[in-house]
Amino acid sequence: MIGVELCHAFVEFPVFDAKSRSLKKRVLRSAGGAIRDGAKVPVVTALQDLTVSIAEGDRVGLVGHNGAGKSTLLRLLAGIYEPTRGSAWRSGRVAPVFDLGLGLDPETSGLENILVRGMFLGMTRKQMRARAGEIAEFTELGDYLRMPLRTYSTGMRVRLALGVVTSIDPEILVLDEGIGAVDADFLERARSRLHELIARCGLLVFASHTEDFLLDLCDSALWLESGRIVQAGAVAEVVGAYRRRAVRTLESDPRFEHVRGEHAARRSITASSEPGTGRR
Ligand SMILES: Nc1ncnc2c1ncn2[C@@H]1O[C@H](COP(=O)(O)OP(=O)(O)OP(=O)(O)O)[C@@H](O)[C@H]1O
Repeated sequence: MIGVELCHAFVEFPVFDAKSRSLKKRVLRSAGGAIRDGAKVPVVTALQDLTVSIAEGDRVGLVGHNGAGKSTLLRLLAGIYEPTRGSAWRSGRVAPVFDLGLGLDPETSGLENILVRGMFLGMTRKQMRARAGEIAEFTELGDYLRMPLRTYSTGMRVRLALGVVTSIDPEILVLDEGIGAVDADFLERARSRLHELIARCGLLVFASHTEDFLLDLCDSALWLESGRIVQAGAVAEVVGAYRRRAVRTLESDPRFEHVRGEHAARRSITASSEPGTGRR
């Protein structure tokens, strides 16, 4: 059985180099997590008391502003972090995709990198050998695949990495938003591979700031704020509520005054350039 469960799980980071009072305050101001009061060493509580159960077939999106705890939760679910309090249970082979290019070696060829990156994501060398031809075709890198990776452009590396990532057979697929940062044209080509990957994985947890992606790839979602879940449910419902809250914050928070000014200026430019709506 494939699944992941958290029971009253916390993830806390002691910040050992933030000893001085002023530095403690700075940490307190900048972090999205909470700082434990009275501790000798400041402790950032990135996740607080989370109880979550994700079962086979689930496709879960994570939303929340910067520092809300999405990446920490992905790492906890993947087993990269253990809870500092509470417990975590998982069953299934995890493929954590936090950074598309992670583990690529600039000195070896594209073909060798295909094998190694795939093994890094839990595949065997034999499985990757069997898939190398199909991946090579998808990347359209031709003879370049025999050249060292350091001779590739950024876009060529992304093609290679995306080709490998979308070829694996994960039981638990943990995706960070990096995948959404890929060049739009190529991503459009990769979209069907991405759908196939998600269809054959046991369960998916995907953190993203891109609404479109979340709606496309996920069925349900969790909204995190300061390391806690504020809403869980169907993806459209949670993403919609999160967007409405973000718009309200933008409209009322004095810190976003400049953004409102820019929006107003843009609106008046659009209005005056539209036929019939400009000045008479
Ligand atoms: N290694 C660490 N040491 C100390 N604090 C950390 C560490 N990793 C994360 N944090 C803190 O934990 C909180 C949650 O961070 P996390 O990276 O999970 O947020 P996020 O929702 O993924 O943010 P973003 O959308 O910006 O990627 C933040 O306050 C962050 O400063």
